[in-house]
Amino acid sequence: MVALDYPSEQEANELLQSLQGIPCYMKVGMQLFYAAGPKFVERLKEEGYKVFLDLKLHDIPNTVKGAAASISRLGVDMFNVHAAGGTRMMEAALEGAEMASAGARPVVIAVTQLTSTNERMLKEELGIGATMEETVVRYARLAGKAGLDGVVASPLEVVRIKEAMGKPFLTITPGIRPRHAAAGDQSRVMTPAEALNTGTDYMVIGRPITAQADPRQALESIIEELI
Ligand SMILES: O=C(O)c1cc(=O)[nH]c(=O)n1[C@@H]1O[C@H](COP(=O)(O)O)[C@@H](O)[C@H]1O
Repeated sequence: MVALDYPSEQEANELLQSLQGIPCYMKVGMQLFYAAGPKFVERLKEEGYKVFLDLKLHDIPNTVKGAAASISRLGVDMFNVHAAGGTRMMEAALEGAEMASAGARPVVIAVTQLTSTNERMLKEELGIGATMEETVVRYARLAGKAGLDGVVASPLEVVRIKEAMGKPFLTITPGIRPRHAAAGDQSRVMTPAEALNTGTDYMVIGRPITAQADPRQALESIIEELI
């Protein structure tokens, strides 16, 4: 999944152009969605892309239900909520998605702990006494209980999530960094090959592709590392 983290539709279009023909999901996050809006997402779908709309819903259940319905009407393939919103909120997201989808609803997943969060922040800032792995698995269980399809986590937690939830429960993993790439604001990272070994279902990759002089070549070399 390529993270289209751009300030405008025009820049996103350039990336789409350069990656033409390579089968991958396009992830539209807050930066691009707030600039280019629902129309851009609809256009991606019309052009045949698989779309993950990453807006990380986190609000009271009624509001999330409505937002999930609006998102589902755009025809996206996947969207996410924050597991920290609780089981009832996640159930509401699913209800909204089902209500608005004539046939198959989008895949609905929950963000566990952001991949920018480290153990120190978990303890000192968020006041959580459990380890990162325990916290992520706890959220995965809540998401599973609510009926969601999977979670967003770092690749470091995939094995534990699959042990706890079973193989079909999806893991979507950002925090992917090829060996010489800068970690930037990511804390919990693995290389693409390491992440593949964990059995993760989808990798989300942004700057190691989008911030490179030749994004197509960057993506192709990641794919080569995996096959
Ligand atoms: O939900 C997400 O996609 C997400 C969750 C998370 O915990 N960490 C995370 O990095 N992401 C997103 O994944 C992408 C990672 O981008 P890069 O760090 O540039 O590879 C960004 O678009 C983030 O918004």
